[in-house]
Amino acid sequence: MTPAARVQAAIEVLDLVIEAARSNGAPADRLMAEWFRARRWAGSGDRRAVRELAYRAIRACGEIPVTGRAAMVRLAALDEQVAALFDGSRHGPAPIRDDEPGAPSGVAPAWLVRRLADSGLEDEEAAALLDRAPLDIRLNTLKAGAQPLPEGGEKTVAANGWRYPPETRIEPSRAYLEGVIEVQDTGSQLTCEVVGARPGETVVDLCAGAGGKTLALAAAMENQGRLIACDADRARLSRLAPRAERAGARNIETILLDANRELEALQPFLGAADAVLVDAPCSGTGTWRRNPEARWRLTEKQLERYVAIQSRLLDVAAGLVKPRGRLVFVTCSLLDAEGADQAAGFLMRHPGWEVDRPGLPVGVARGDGVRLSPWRDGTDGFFVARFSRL
Ligand SMILES: C[S@@+](CC[C@H](N)C(=O)[O-])C[C@H]1O[C@@H](n2cnc3c(N)ncnc32)[C@H](O)[C@@H]1O
Repeated sequence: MTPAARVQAAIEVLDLVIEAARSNGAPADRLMAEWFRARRWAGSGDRRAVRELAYRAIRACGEIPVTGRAAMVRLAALDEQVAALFDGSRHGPAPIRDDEPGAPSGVAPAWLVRRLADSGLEDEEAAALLDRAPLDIRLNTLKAGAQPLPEGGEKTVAANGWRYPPETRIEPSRAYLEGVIEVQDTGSQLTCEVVGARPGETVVDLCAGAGGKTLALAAAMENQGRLIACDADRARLSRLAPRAERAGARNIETILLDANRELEALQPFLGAADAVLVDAPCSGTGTWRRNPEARWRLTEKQLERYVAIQSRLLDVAAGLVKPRGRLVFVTCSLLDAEGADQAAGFLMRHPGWEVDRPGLPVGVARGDGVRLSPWRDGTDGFFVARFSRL
């Protein structure tokens, strides 16, 4: 593909991403993979270049653009080399008209920018939500030593964390294939450390998804004790077993929950858990580095729904913890509504609990918890609070 044809291809991909963002369709990554699957003639250099252009254009537009072309025109206003490729050449985009507007720039849609500012984020901190994320891995201590770590990593502040440049391809390494390492953001690893799971304990991971954090908890428990991984999404939870197998994690039991009736399946664990992790569904404002188009999808209504489900899941979790046990609340969001306010609401509703603020090597105190951010801490954005039952 010529450089101009790559720009035109990125515009077409962006049209799909924009349409999907409007209709709650597939994520950008998947759309791009599908687009290239139908164009096998495109080489790996083309794929990389088109992806890169598309993601740069997504990051450049705060509000959802009208078209892919409007998004690329915005990028062209910031990058002369991209602008020069609007040259009308065969397979390339038509020249930019003098009166042609680019999509609005900015960090996110206006309402979200306001909410971030109200949550205490400075401008640079908000802008850094769109930086490119490095590749972080967690050394799986259940298999440590079985294979050497891929070269080029630097130790992070997480106990078993290593960081690689963003473009590193870790998947073909033997260490990855044999479950010696897991891809996991440093912030995510730290939130697992906050749970303080120990061998022999009973630990519930209430929103386990495909088990990213469950596997870290299993390693901390050295495969001893009971680790109950729950989720209301059958497809996600079903991806946990093969991952656990690869990681050598053998103390995990899975429970599929009925959303809104979670406690029905959790009766045996009422008041029985040493620790419960609530890695709650959230807006994901802390993960825009990986899914920058997610900020075009979020609406105020959806945010309200997340907030409501988070409080409900915290109440469910509280019923599972034994006296002196721990409840850890995590969201990958920097909005107070999904962080400090949620923690404060929990303490109001549950007087028999006290705050046990985690002492982390990074992050800053926010309300009753700790907040991690890409700008300050080089991690995905997270809020984490720990409560202890009296
Ligand atoms: C932030 S994700 C969890 C990510 C996962 N812990 C990890 O580390 O990979 C939130 C999860 O909550 C789940 N969820 C949503 N509603 C739920 C409910 N009512 N009960 C339990 N899980 C729920 C979603 O299916 C999703 O997998």
